[in-house]
Amino acid sequence: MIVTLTPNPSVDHAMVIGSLARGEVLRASESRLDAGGKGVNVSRALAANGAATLAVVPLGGHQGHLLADLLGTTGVTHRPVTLAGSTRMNVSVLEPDGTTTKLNEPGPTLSASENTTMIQTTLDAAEGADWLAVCGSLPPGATPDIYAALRAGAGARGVRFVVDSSGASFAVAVETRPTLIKPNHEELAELVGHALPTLRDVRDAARELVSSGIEIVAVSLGADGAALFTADEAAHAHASVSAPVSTVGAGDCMLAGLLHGLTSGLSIGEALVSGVAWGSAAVALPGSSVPTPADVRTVAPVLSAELPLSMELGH
Ligand SMILES: Nc1ncnc2c1ncn2[C@@H]1O[C@H](COP(=O)(O)OP(=O)(O)OP(=O)(O)O)[C@@H](O)[C@H]1O
Ligand SMILES: O=P(O)(O)OC[C@@]1(O)O[C@H](CO)[C@@H](O)[C@@H]1O
Repeated sequence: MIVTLTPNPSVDHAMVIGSLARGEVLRASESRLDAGGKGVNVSRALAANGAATLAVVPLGGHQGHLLADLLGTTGVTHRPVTLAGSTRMNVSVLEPDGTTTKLNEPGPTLSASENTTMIQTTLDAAEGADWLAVCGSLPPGATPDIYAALRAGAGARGVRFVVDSSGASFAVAVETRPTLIKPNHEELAELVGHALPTLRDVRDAARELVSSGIEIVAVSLGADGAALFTADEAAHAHASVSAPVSTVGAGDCMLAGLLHGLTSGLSIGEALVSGVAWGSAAVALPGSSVPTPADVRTVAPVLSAELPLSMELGH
């Protein structure tokens, strides 16, 4: 069982336009609403592939009701935390060449008691789970010390702890020494404070974090695939997608595929391949759609025989 907490979930509104132009009225050719937020997406991907998952989701206002309705169509079992404030709506603008521009609202301001309820609801839900994954940004009012409380609670329950976030709160979360973190290329560079132009630089940065006490550092690398590092192992995998449609949620699907692989007894390399398969399959889908097993079968991820350390990243 993989339990997710999305401290700041969203209704994701995706629109397809011809090309983004500032100051213009742009008419969308397609539009869709999805249940969103990084942890929600992880649970959606797991549920779509038949894996046991439970999503803890703070919800408030009319958009919170809308998010609950959208969640109801995904097959994800979710446990709500009722908020006074309103759940946010995030907008994705998709262009035909696959370029995705996101406009993310800050989200509701949580009170101290709502923070406490969110933490306790999450730890209750995590009883007996294999993993607790806390994914995405923190809403106003949610202080980064929730990570220490969740890390301690997960540890006391024998539950492995995953964090996928960004910015200052991610740096605080990393200090709690999660079992696994999943930064993307830019987020890893931000964590270590310098650019990481090649896979060798990514490896060295990841090893720094592993040696500080994080068991698994998985780094998603966009079109360059993903890499995974532990104290004893390192792996890289990649899959080509001929026509990328939307990258929204690709990292969440990659994390979901990785965790599913790890809970299914796969090796580190096989679990990484599973993550890349789910992440790359997601990129071929609209909005923040998550891949089904049939979608996953359309991609052919390759595990690199050895780390392509000289690979230049982010082109
Ligand atoms: N253009 C692409 N072609 C093939 N695979 C891709 C592409 N972009 C992303 N992927 C796949 O999706 C995974 C996650 O992508 P990325 O590194 O962009 O994550 P992310 O920035 O966390 O995404 P998000 O935050 O939007 O969920 C990659 O590891 C890769 O497997
Ligand atoms: O504001 P955050 O929490 O960093 O990111 C939120 C978000 O952009 O992440 C998901 C894609 O990964 C979307 O479903 C959602 O809109």
